[in-house]
Amino acid sequence: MTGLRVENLSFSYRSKTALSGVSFEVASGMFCALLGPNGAGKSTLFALMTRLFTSPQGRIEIAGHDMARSPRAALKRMGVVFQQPTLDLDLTVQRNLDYFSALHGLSGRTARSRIDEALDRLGMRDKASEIVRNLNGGHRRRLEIARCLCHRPKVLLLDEPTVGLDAATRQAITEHVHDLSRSDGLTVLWATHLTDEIRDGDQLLVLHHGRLLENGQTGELRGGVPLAQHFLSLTGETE
Ligand SMILES: Nc1ncnc2c1ncn2[C@@H]1O[C@H](COP(=O)(O)OP(=O)(O)OP(=O)(O)O)[C@@H](O)[C@H]1O
Repeated sequence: MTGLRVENLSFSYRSKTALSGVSFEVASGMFCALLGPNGAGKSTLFALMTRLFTSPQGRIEIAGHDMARSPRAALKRMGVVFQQPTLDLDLTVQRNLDYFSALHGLSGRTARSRIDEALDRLGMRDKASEIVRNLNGGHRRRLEIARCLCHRPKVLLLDEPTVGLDAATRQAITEHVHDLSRSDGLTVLWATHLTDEIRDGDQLLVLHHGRLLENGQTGELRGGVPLAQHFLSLTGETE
């Protein structure tokens, strides 16, 4: 089954083309890295996939639901971590999760058990009563990931979720989301410009100047060459 399908998607900001005829599929339960330098079009693709923007051209399907025809069904099956954090810093971890769960129509015992489960998944249960402002960057990112698991999505979209984090925290969070796709069968689309966040078994999409240059299994695409070097030879850009 397909977790994610994008067909012939294009988008322009007035005269500036940001995406041009992008098509790809991600199988259910696969971790897919979207690799591209600054300005490649990653955030534009995320804005279209989350319906912040719409495009008259192309088609997006989330866990079998067409975004244009059944947006509510598609969005319901999606969890999103945007590049800019969107937590309420003055509320506790628990209150942030309560609020988000309520937005998804979850309340009472169901919400409590889903929140506890999500906090456990991200190793954050002991932080539940802390004010978010007092958390470090890594814990804030974990909270954002926990938050988007509460409504049990099938597909996770993460737009450069490790920006601004130190190397150890970056590695831990990258590992954690790989685990989530393996253990929970979540389809993951992980946008990044950092090759060390990508494993050989991951599906790799290379986006450059709004066009998809490569789509395949990372290990096969890089063919024994370090991924950073492969990326450089493909795009002429360092990560
Ligand atoms: N609001 C806008 N108006 C005009 N051009 C824009 C706008 N937003 C993005 N662009 C342009 O569209 C192209 C794709 O930008 P986008 O932000 O999607 O890339 P990105 O891969 O997410 O880059 P970054 O990693 O820097 O966020 C770039 O050339 C960018 O300058």
